[in-house]
Amino acid sequence: MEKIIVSGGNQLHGAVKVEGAKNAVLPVIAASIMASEGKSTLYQVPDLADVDTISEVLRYMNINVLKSNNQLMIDASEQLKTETPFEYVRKMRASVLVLGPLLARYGHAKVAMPGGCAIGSRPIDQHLKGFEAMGAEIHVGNGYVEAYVPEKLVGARIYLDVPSVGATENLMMAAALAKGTTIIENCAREPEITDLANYINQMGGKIVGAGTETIRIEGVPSLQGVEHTIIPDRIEAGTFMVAAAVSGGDVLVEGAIPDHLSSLTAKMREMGVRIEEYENSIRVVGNGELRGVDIKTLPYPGFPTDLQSQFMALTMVAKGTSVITETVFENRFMHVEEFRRMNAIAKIEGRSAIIEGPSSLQGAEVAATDLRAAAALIIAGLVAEGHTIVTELKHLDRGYVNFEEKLRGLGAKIERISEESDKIDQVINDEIAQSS
Ligand SMILES: CC(=O)N[C@H]1[C@@H](OP(=O)(O)OP(=O)(O)OC[C@H]2O[C@@H](n3ccc(=O)[nH]c3=O)[C@H](O)[C@@H]2O)O[C@H](CO)[C@@H](O)[C@@H]1O
Ligand SMILES: C=C(OP(=O)(O)O)C(=O)O
Repeated sequence: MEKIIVSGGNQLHGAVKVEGAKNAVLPVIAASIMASEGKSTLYQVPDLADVDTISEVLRYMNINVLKSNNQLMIDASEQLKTETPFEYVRKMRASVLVLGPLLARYGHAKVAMPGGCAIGSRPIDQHLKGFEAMGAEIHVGNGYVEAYVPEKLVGARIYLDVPSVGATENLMMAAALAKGTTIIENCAREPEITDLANYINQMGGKIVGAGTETIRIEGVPSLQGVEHTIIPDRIEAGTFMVAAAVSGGDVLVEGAIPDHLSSLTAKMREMGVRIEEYENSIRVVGNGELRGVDIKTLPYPGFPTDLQSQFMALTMVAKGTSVITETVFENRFMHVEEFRRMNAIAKIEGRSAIIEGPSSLQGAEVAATDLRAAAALIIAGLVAEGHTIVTELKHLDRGYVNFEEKLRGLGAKIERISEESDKIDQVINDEIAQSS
């Protein structure tokens, strides 16, 4: 089992480059299923386990997917299978995003039902409600959801009860090839939705309003493969911004779009962090004493739930009380117990975590409970006294490319090891020898 060992005490300095966004590339790959003619070529594709998983899903369906460096070539012009087995959905919930494209192109899709996960129950009722409104019959049973429409999906007016990112994407894709006009109201406004709409429009689709609360889609008869560059990963960028501030360092996060991170930037400035925004980069200078703040996670443009645990690490080094309220997922506080193992003063009250800072963090062996918690624990390890050992790295590898290499490039003392404790001892002893 692999582990990461972080030795606390080094400030981060230098520049780090962000990858293409995981949460943009996954729906874009799913949308490529709809290209019945031509090949799609995607650029700035992050080399992540989740990209490999969704590529496998497409290959299972008889789609040719070729990966080379940061490019993905997708050819979906053959006759496709319209089913996805459980093993793929279990690894990655975003596999449900193939439902909309398959239903739109073939009038049939069968996908394993995603279960709950470490951050909440994550139902897909809003996706299914929308497909039904477009004329699909839905059957849920034996762990699968099957959607069927005798002829073509028909455009409809759909109001989402929650502005779900996945439901907005799935329904936008289904509507792209439906007959007539679909209007999705109370939809999600995340930048990844806009990236997906731009991609579908390049393919020949007709979508307006992406990035607002109402999206209007005129269905077209077919879509073609095109070239598309994935937007930068705002969550990866935000993770490095927080890491820089926690360590008290000075880091230029290159390739980030400042507008996509305005809620994080505002909160970090409120804490006393110096942030300079440029056209395609953000400089973070963690100078002096930081003040505790309150945040509430919300759909975009509110504070992202995917930065909540990393931000919690920052509040642990700030002076005073911080209240972090999670409103997007009902159970995204599993990392609080792990932070407490590192000597953080933190408790959960209902949907809020209350952090008393500054904590004198201590290294400990901690388990990553989800993808962002993995990054958050590593960030806390940057300032903890001694060595922090982070396990369950499968979560980290779903969403971060070369995380420890990038941190090491900024001056962190961090190693990934694949063996058990003797190697850990060796890493620790080497460091002691170097520092004495
Ligand atoms: C691959 C991807 O892009 N993942 C992101 C996406 O996940 P995902 O698309 O799964 O998240 P949603 O926006 O759908 O979920 C938001 C909330 O809506 C609820 N809900 C959702 C759908 C539904 O049919 N019914 C329902 O009740 C969920 O349980 C959750 O409480 O957006 C989340 C919220 O920003 C991010 O944390 C994830 O990183
Ligand atoms: C929760 C996340 O992703 P997913 O929806 O793929 O689980 C995330 O990126 O933090």
